[in-house]
Amino acid sequence: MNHVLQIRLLDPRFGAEWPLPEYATPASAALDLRAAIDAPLTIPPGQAELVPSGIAIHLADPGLCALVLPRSGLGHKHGLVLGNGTGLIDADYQGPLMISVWNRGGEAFTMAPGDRIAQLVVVPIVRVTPQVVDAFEDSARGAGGFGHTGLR
Ligand SMILES: O=c1ccn([C@H]2C[C@H](O)[C@@H](COP(=O)(O)OP(=O)(O)OP(=O)(O)O)O2)c(=O)[nH]1
Ligand SMILES: [Mg+2]
Repeated sequence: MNHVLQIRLLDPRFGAEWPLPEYATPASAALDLRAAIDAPLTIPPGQAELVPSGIAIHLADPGLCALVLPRSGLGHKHGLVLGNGTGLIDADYQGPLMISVWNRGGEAFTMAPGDRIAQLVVVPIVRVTPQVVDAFEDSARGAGGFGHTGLR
């Protein structure tokens, strides 16, 4: 599936010093997000910083949202994940796309301007109409959860 995504470049370095937001490979699921910062930024262990991505997006279609996810290498090797777990970008959001960068690792991490620090994946959404009921029709699982099917 391919959609057009409207992007505003809020940082003039896009298209000059940095490539326009793009997929790293032809079948990549996510666009890499860059740190649109003016100087190197060091995040001490345990700290989080709100880092501008330098872009704004407007998905417009209520059947879509975008998720900000960690990059695997940074998350696994350097403990650089997201302070909000996963960033959710609503289809009607038009403001600057921000990245909450959390250093959950044991050492300070320094990012340079333009570094690719997170990734953005656009996913389909099912919006629901809540309907209050007194009871549910029986299901195979019922209320069982949190490991009730066992380990093996
Ligand atoms: O990592 C993120 C997460 C969110 N947002 C923007 C887009 C999103 O549409 C908006 C609101 O996000 P969310 O609904 O998750 O936050 P909230 O705390 O509920 O804020 P609000 O009251 O504005 O909905 O903030 C970002 O730029 N980066
Ligand atoms: Mg909200």
